[in-house]
Amino acid sequence: MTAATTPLPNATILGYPRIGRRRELKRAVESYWKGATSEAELRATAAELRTATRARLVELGLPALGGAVPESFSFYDQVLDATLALGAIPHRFADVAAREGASDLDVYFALARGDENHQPLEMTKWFDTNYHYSVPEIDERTPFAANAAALVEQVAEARAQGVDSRPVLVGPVTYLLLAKASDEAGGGFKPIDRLDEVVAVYAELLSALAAAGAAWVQLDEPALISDSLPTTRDETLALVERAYRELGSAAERPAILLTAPYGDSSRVLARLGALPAEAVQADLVRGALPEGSLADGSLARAFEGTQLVAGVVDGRNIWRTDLRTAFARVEELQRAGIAAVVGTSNNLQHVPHDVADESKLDARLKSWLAFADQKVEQAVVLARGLAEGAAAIEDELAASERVLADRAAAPGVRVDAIRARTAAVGGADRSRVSEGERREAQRSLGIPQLATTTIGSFPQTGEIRRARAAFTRGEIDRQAYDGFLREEIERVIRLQEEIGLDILVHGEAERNDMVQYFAEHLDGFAVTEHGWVQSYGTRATRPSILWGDVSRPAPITVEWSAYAQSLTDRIVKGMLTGPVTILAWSFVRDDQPLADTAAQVALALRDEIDDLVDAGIRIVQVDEPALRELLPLDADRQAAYLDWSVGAFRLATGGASPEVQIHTHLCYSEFGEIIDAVDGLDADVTSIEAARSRMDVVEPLGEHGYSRGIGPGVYDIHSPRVPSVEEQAELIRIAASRIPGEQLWVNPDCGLKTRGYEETVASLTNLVRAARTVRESALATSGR
Ligand SMILES: CN1c2c(nc(N)[nH]c2=O)NC[C@@H]1CNc1ccc(C(=O)N[C@@H](CCC(=O)N[C@@H](CCC(=O)N[C@@H](CCC(=O)O)C(=O)O)C(=O)O)C(=O)O)cc1
Ligand SMILES: N[C@@H](CCS)C(=O)O
Ligand SMILES: [Zn+2]
Repeated sequence: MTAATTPLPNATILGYPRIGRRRELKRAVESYWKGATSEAELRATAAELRTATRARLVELGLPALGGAVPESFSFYDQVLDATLALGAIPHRFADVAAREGASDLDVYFALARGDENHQPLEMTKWFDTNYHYSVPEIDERTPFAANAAALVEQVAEARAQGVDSRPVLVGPVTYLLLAKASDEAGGGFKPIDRLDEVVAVYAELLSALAAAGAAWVQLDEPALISDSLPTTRDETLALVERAYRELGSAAERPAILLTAPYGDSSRVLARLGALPAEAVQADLVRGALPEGSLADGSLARAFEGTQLVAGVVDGRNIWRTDLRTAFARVEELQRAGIAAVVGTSNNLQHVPHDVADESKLDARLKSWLAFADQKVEQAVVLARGLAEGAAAIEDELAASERVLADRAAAPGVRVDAIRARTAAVGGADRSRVSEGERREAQRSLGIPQLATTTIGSFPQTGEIRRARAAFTRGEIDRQAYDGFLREEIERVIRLQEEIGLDILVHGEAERNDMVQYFAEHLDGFAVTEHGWVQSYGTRATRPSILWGDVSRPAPITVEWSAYAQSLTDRIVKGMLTGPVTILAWSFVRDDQPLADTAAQVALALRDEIDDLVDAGIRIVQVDEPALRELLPLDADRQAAYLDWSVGAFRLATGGASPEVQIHTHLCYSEFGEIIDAVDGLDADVTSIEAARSRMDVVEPLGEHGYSRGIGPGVYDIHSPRVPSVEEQAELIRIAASRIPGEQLWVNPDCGLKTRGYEETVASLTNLVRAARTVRESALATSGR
């Protein structure tokens, strides 16, 4: 083998945001999709972004040589990149790949987005983050053939820039464990069955990278830390050992950095150290070192000849690192005789670019924050300490302590009145009267069987976003913006009446985002101007910063919901984002348990529900799409999480009187494994994503004896495709065969904000007809 003899320098990061400081990649890719720019122009923009990233990392102090600069660019998604690198194009896309003149990029985007003849690859959550990847589809016949072109091009581009970069790839075990068996797979087939073949292709990719001059390659294996995969952790470790022994023995390859981000690898770390990888990374923010392994020398023995990248800089949040504590941890490794490298806990793709871009954030708050660039600087400081001794970085260590002390003492971080209120919360605050009593009380709402409704948002048109942007820039005043929103609400109400929906919504036009909007109206939060983080593909969000004790200075949604209700005789649902989702999609303070923060948010929402009800709103939906996302990957920590998260939802909704119907909405994830928790939310009605899985989720609910209202989605809102009446009716029938009809609601999978009006109106019209068709046929069969 030709593994580099140059060790990793003593600081590195696992990856850097790739969307561009001003979301340049989004604009470039979307413009290419529209046909406004050519592939060559798109590729040129991508190359510029990569070049700027490398230059920035070198400027921030990551050494150019030694492969410290990760090459973690992606046009859309890193798992999709691996699919292309492996040539694992699902058969159903073979015609796209064979199309004359089709480029790799055409195939890539066809897999990501689908087209008129192809459903896109499914998208799902990447571990416990708010990032979504394109799920590979593998079966016995899926072709595998190394396609190193994109990786090699980037290595060459970096070398031309004078930078030795380290290509970053999802590792073979994680790739296959995150894949699903394609619809064509035989019964019992599992993608991981093809590990040996896939490892052989990785070996070819590594050989191509070595030939291109890459000294290092990074292979990410977060599967190692997860209990939410098809294999047990012991099985995953055995698979990783098998794969890396094979890769390690490859004739021509770069040195390998094997990473285990997003959780605790303490149970497996010593075994990883013994593998033929030249460096192994451990997430030491979420995880620990194996107990006693420094004192007894076992870790040092396992890591003899292997560098340990200590992930002490948190890549999941935006708080400045406690440098003194972090330094003590890496120094301890060094003292134990381990070749320690300072690293991040994970790829920095989950944090925004640079705090310096934020001109409107309060200066004091800003001094507490570290986005990607600041995290790099912090890793570099710690590395300098390792190289030159603690005294060399004493100024930085002392400054870090001052930041932490300032944060702890700042006004708003701890507010006595808020703390007194959460301290007084008792079990009764989390309980409503029995479900049966509520059902009786809610009869007055006059809700029909198979009631039709939507999940809340209507299309966020360019016009709405432009009006908001104009308001933010001060080009139109509050009165003009509010007037615009009222017109929008009225239009949406009339539209729903015309379509014939039973329970209406106001459409959420006032919301830039379902979390950020609430953060903007709650004390204890700050929002950013440019703090974009990729959510999937070209879509991003600006997670809010929850820095202090949370309270609600004034009603938030009441004006909009009450206005919508004033326009119609039908019931309008109030629409709130739940406490768990608000935390999941924000950067949350790390100085107290999430449970305590969640209770504060819950009480603010509880007050909002009170005000909505006082204003005449009779149904309130509290969305918790992220309930499953925050479920710890570590099985040992799941029960405690479910306890506080369900408790927070119940605290938010527990003050609603029996005749008020509480809905919740869940999407983006498999909820099967947390059905008890969904039941525990004690919502009267739950809408849940189900169309793409053809109502699979309803089966466990039926088996579970779920007795509440349930609205399994019958319209997949992820694509512009218009589902026919018959198609939706069929899904309603499937649901009705598993759950009693009186419990069933008819709704789309999720909100319609990313859809256009044309397909929305057509699809909802079909949805209402489908519900009618099934109602009528049920009446006919029952002879009523
Ligand atoms: C439901 N999901 C959400 C998640 N996390 C959230 N925090 N919020 C969510 O809704 N996680 C799981 C899923 C992920 N799904 C999505 C779906 C769609 C998007 C998306 O479309 N994002 C938009 C940005 C949305 C936004 O914040 N808009 C703002 C700012 C708009 C903007 O860019 N303005 C322009 C000017 C406008 C113009 O002139 O046209 C500008 O500032 O330059 C708003 O509406 O005000 C995206 O474009 O990526 C994300 C996650
Ligand atoms: N009420 C929100 C839920 C999204 S998960 C919407 O309709 O967009
Ligand atoms: Zn949803």
